[in-house]
Amino acid sequence: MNPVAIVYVVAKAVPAALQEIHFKVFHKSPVTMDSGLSGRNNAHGNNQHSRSYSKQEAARQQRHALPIFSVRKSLMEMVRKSSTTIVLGETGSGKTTQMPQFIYEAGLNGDKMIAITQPRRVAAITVAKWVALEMGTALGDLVGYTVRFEDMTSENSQIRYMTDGILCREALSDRQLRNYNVIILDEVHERTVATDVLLGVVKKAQQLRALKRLPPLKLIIMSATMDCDHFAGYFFDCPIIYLQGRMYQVKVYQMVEKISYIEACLKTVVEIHQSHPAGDVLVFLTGQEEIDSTVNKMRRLAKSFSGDLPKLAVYPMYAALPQTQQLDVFNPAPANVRKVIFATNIAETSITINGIRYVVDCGRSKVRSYDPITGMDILKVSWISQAQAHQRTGRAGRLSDGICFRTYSKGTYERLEKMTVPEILRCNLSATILNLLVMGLNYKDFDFIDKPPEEAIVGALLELKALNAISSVENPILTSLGAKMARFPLDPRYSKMLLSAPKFGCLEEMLTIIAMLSGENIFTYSSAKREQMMIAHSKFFDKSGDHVTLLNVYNEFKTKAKPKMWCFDNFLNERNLTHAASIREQLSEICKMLDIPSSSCGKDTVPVAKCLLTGLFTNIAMKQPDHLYLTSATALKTRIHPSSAVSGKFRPPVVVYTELVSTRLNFLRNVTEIDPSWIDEVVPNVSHLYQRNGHNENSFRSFSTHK
Ligand SMILES: Nc1ncnc2c1ncn2[C@@H]1O[C@H](COP(=O)(O)OP(=O)(O)OP(=O)(O)O)[C@@H](O)[C@H]1O
Repeated sequence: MNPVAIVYVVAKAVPAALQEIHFKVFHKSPVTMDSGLSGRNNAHGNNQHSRSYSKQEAARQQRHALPIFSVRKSLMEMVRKSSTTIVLGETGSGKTTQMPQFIYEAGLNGDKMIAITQPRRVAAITVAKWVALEMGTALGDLVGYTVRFEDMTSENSQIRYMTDGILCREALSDRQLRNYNVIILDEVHERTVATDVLLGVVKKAQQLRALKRLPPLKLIIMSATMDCDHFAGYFFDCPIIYLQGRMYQVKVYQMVEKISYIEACLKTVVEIHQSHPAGDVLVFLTGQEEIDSTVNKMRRLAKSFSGDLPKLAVYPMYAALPQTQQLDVFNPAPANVRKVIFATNIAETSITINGIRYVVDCGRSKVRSYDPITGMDILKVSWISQAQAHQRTGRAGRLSDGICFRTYSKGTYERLEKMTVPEILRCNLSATILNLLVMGLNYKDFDFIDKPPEEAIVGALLELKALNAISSVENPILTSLGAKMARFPLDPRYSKMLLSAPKFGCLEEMLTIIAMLSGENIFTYSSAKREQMMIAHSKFFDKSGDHVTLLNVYNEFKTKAKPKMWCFDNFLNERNLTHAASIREQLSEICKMLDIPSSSCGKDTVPVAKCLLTGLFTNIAMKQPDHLYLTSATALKTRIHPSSAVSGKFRPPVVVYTELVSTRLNFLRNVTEIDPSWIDEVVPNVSHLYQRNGHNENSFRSFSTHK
């Protein structure tokens, strides 16, 4: 590969290290800057082992050098004065790590924990670890994190990093969020559905607490790239604090020539490695398959480099990787090794990866959007927003000066949307509406910062009615079944299956299947050892389909004394299986609390298939003479995913599927064979309630099977 074949122009140089920070306050008169906050001291600081002391000391010194540190007093004065504050600050200025510490040190949280939400698990975990180090406390003591199915906090905890989804769930049992006096919503520009719901929930909690004369709830809304006026307007014209200043300079280069973005990324990494000083590289690509194949190409290329160059250590990073592997990339590279990480947008916000000096941004990401008319999840590679491009740039320049190479032109950058389209405008809303109903809030009255489209709301209401979670679509009232469904941190269709399991005598099996579907993929893929991998996976295949296949893997996994080795030999992901076991335990606890009796159907797979139908009755597809599958509710032509236990020659006539995903083709993922006569038996009154796209109301019964 020719390293000089790629041409970039300098787009802009972000101002060099600012010793001084500009601190602008809108809507209020400017605040004088000051430093030297007196307040609480960390009583936990002295009990560390001496080995970690120097690391901790370095972290503390780094903290003092952050732009935000010198204005902490003025910042806290502003926060003290207003019930809601918006903080807009450059990436790396110290918002995520410092704001909760300042609040704690100033005592603004009283005797309650400070909640700080993140859109992604990996950010919540890694930032909590770093802040624990800065504060000289063990993780889970003064500082901890809570993500779905994992709580690393204790009764000592004062600062809790958490995913936005976790705080949403807390609001289900306490609308006033009385566990907290201060809540920080971080990275709000990502506009995940949970963040958007949280915005309405925390605003309501503030109002409820004022009405009941409870201690006020302080809110801080933060990002480096948000539409401040929109957010400020939503919070009654609250003040906006603009923190200008960053520790290090990041130069941005835009590519001039037009080549495919994957090729451009590879060439850029080669160029960096051959002609730029030491420093690790973070490359943003779009998805798992693309990353895996690019990692392989990069590893092959690395073998051809001259022996004088440092070695390259190449890592993938995406959500489906086991958490330990995701966290691996945070470790510093050994001396004379350059780390190159190929990541999805999982690495886009909040995180600091040790050693990253160069960012390569392909300008695209894979976006999942839900079509309420067809009920299909569409996964499409799309251009990112300018806000995302800015966040990606911000992953460099955190521990030293950096460079960001954008593999697209300046003109393309200028044509990108300014902000990311909120997820709530493009996702399935049934879990959201169910949760709002549990909080006693009707979607009609809910104060969405941006209201979702009507057809998405109607689609969700139809689904909830069909699941018997609400009384009617026109005037939705939560049924007792619906209230039970919301007790599980699951898609309502999955909770419905668990709640239906006693009827079919298969609760133990369904607990396993739902746990396996709720975690990350338990199968690992190896393009290099494809045949070996397929033989290993096929040992678990069940002729009924993928759900019982998952059950087989889990059951065998649980019998192994040395699961790590066994997983490795069988191309299975040990971390994800262990995680599934922990999810299963937690779901089982909820079942016990709801007095759902245990039951097992043993080797009989029919009860499992029938139970799947109670939640997935809209997801039925029938084989056509051309071997494609026609979906019942939407008449879409699809195919069973090639990784399925029943793909190829085992294709059954009629299947129930868990997911319909459109990439280049429409694929059914996780399918199980059913007998169409079971539909009337299991869900007799459902088809007339569920007509998407005006499709034939008797579509379930209109099957004729093709063997
Ligand atoms: N895990 C870590 N390892 C080393 N340094 C870290 C780590 N986490 C944070 N830092 C340091 O703290 C600085 C501030 O990080 P912080 O996440 O608070 O910034 P931020 O303003 O919230 O940025 P962003 O908007 O990108 O989330 C980083 O630039 C880095 O110097």
